Amino acid sequence: MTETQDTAPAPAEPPAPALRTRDLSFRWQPDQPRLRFPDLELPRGEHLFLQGASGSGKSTLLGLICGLQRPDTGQIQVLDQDLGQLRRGALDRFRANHLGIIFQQFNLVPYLSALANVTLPCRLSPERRARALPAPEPAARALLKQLDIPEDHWHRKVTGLSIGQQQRVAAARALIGAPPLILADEPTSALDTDNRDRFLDLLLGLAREHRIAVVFVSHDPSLGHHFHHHVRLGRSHHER
Ligand SMILES: Nc1ncnc2c1ncn2[C@@H]1O[C@H](COP(=O)(O)OP(=O)(O)OP(=O)(O)O)[C@@H](O)[C@H]1O
Repeated sequence: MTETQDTAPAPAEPPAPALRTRDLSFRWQPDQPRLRFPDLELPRGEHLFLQGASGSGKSTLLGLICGLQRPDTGQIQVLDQDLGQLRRGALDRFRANHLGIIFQQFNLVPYLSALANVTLPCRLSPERRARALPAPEPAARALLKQLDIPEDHWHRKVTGLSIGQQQRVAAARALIGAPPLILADEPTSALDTDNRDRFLDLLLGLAREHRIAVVFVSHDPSLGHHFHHHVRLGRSHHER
């Protein structure tokens, strides 16, 4: 006689958050204060505002999250992946597949057109290419249009665009292929208040549409109302 077993499936594990950090610290030079960072936990699809004075370590924290630097202590998990488990090449591939990055200088390729800059992540990442529907070029065109880049600018060298337009091209490049997490480092610092708010509405609206989590760094507290979560880095996080 066979015993009946309870065949009810185990409750599904909740999906890992977009980002989780624990006990992070980092020191650039032995004679510099150690930067200690508060723990972060950002659910998928939600938006975090990371604020702090100049020098408080905002850019350093983004550099750790995207794996450009390794932390001295602590853990960084992006989706299911502990970044500390990845060697350099695997880390580069993970970043290309899963992270959209908008840095202060936009890091656009100066000799490429706006359109070619936006499709670039799809050339570097098969996963981003597969998710850029129906194909990278039409997906890039749709994003440039949604981000208000006039169509006659799409084939111009990106350096021929205004700073605000270059910033929106950088946002389109971060959004293409819907990476689960976008990291944005003060991308609005060159803009006036109206244009900052407008840029954030566009960026976060598209991120919401594609269920992309965003970590956005700024020292301007007036932008905070756009976000679900707020974290402030302070001097108290610095230690010798
Ligand atoms: N490449 C580097 N080499 C050495 N020290 C660095 C480097 N980058 C940053 N630091 C130092 O680390 C500390 C934090 O700098 P970080 O740029 O992360 O701050 P931030 O909050 O982003 O500042 P800001 O708002 O001015 O961009 C500062 O004391 C800075 O001098």
